[in-house]
Amino acid sequence: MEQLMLDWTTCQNTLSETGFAVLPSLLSPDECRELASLFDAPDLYRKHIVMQKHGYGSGEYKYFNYPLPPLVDTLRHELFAQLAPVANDWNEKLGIDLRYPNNLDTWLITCHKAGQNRPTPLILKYSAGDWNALHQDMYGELYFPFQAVLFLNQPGQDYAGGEFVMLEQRPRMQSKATVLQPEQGQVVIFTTKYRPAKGSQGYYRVSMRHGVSEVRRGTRVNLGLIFHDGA
Ligand SMILES: O=C(O)CCC(=O)C(=O)O
Ligand SMILES: [Fe+2]
Repeated sequence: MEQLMLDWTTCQNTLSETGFAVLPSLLSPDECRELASLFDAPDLYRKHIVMQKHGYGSGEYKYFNYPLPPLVDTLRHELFAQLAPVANDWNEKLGIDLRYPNNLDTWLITCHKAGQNRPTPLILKYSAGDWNALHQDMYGELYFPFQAVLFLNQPGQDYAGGEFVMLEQRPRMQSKATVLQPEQGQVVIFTTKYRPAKGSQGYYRVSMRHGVSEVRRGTRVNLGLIFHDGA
């Protein structure tokens, strides 16, 4: 894994301005292939979801069990430590009292005490024709305002279509869509629920949802890192 990260100040500023940031590649192609191959590993998962059964779109995903694979656990801890200060800044701007510790383990103890004790990191697999409906990943009252998605395949080569889509719902205005097609190994950090946007009378809440456009060819496997555990 490449040294995390490069220029966190830029990343933190980008997050504050837009609600998302694309990090330069953090994982080598070998690490990506290894992570993607975990999709078929037995015993690593607590739950397997077939999306079409729930109206979530089409495709499959699996929630990891604890203990997480070491690379997944390391990434979750390191990203959390960098994101917690921005999360606290956002809560202050939005008038939310909750503050996050810098240490993921301390935050997870808070989640677990509130009954949110199921691990939420997941691996998703989409084949041609699959897609993921726009959604938010909330699993209880407690949540962390950012999450991350790691792109384990190379667009153009391994798959076509399957763009990562974000939709910002601006209060009393029409929505704004952003479409990303990151390279293998890249990580997108994005807003879980809502972000503060500056208005004439202070900050207001802009709600964000994310999803995946239809995969037209090939297979797309991604790793999702959610920093709150679920009920
Ligand atoms: O497959 C993707 O890029 C999106 C995955 C997702 O919804 C998530 O990680 O929360
Ligand atoms: Fe999601």
